[in-house]
Amino acid sequence: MSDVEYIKSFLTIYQDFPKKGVAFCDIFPLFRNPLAFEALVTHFVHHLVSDVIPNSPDKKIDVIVALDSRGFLLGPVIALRLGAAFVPVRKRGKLPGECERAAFEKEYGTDEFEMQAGAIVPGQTVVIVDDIIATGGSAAAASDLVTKQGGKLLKNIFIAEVTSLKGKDKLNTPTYSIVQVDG
Ligand SMILES: O=P(O)(O)OC[C@H]1O[C@H](OP(=O)(O)OP(=O)(O)O)[C@H](O)[C@@H]1O
Ligand SMILES: Nc1ncnc2[nH]cnc12
Repeated sequence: MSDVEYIKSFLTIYQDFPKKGVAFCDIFPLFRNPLAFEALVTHFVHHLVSDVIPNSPDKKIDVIVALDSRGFLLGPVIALRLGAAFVPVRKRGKLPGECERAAFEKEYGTDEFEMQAGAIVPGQTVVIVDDIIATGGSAAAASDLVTKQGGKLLKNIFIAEVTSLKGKDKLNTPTYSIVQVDG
């Protein structure tokens, strides 16, 4: 079994959760199994080291940005492996001090994201990580926040992509998902 098939075997689809019509992709079984979690993180790091860092201007990634809340299961672990900074994008009202803000629509609602002003130094290279890309609204808003701070966004990476929702089309930066699921 390839590592992609192995990772995919832990994802579970729940029909009509949290709303009718949504095929919800549950990532938590991956985190219950330490070998699966290790395979997941190693797969991401290998992708970044072989496909993203060689094409980065300074041959490095400065910042990993992850999205509230399931992205936080991945962002700090990947950042630590790469020796990069970790910066959170949080739902509105959770971060202290001056923040940049971006509103967005997602598969089952609307929301607002924030990032602390100055969290990214202009010119730093950035990768955004999250568990799922569905409509792409969350990742597009996070991309706006990175760009507002002067970050150079290299790639968006996800465990899984709900292909029928075409979220990648909302993003101006290359996107990688390990697994593709039908919505
Ligand atoms: O591509 P989109 O349509 O924007 O949807 C994807 C986003 O939705 C989920 O987060 P959610 O807002 O449900 O929050 P959670 O991570 O706290 O569960 C998921 O973790 C992504 O961040
Ligand atoms: N289909 C889906 N599965 C899991 N998380 C999601 N977030 C938005 N859409 C989702």
